[in-house]
Amino acid sequence: MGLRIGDIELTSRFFLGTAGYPSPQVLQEAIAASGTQVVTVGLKRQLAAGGAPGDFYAMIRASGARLLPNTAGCRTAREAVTLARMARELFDTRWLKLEVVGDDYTLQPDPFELVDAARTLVQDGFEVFPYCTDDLVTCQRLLDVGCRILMPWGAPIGSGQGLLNPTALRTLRARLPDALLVVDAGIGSPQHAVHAMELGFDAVLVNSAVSQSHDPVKMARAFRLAVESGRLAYEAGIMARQEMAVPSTPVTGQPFVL
Ligand SMILES: CC(=O)[C@@H](O)[C@H](O)COP(=O)(O)O
Repeated sequence: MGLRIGDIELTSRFFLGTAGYPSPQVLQEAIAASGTQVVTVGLKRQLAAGGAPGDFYAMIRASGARLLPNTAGCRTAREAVTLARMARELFDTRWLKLEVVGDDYTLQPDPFELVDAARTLVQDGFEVFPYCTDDLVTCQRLLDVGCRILMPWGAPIGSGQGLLNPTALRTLRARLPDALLVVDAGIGSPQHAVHAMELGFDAVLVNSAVSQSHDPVKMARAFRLAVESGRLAYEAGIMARQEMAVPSTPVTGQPFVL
């Protein structure tokens, strides 16, 4: 049931975003209720908010979760690399969620800048978690430059639309069996998280659906259960769909099939 990233073993497969909560107290309680061991924080936003990353870091440390700084708001590889190096100094971690947005309307990642930045940061010793689309070739290029974990979108950030292209996500899982794959962005409700986990994704990252709910603490718990449930179902092996009815209680034959 565990998830290994490098030499880190995680028991939770639910990564949580920290933006947009009603208060630090609610965020803290949501982290606890989610059972998450990985929380992401936008460094640009932290700095813009008056820059007290030390306080924020202390709060995360107290929760026991690992910090995954992200480069949300970056538009070029150069900008993202600069911010990543700042994040490493400030938060004392090699982990980085790499975001380089290419389109302001959809917040779609720019695949060219993303691969460029990922190459530089991997060479620099970072464990890069790139936020990408579900495009197979882009994902392959990210693996080629040394990423071990990929974070394809389910839908545009903050849209809550769920998994818009399950076929593409299924293809990623089938074609990249050794990569760690995390569905990131666009998940709107726990059923979307179950869907992602049942497809065999290794984890999900959710922010808006938790922080924007009426009760983020309760919603964090709902997602925790959903992620666990989807993973269990995947590991158990989901039955093949049948075109026609198949009697579940045959009138002849043995009571057990094995
Ligand atoms: C917080 C963060 O990293 C977001 O950029 C992330 O992609 C989450 O997206 P949602 O808010 O749609 O869950």
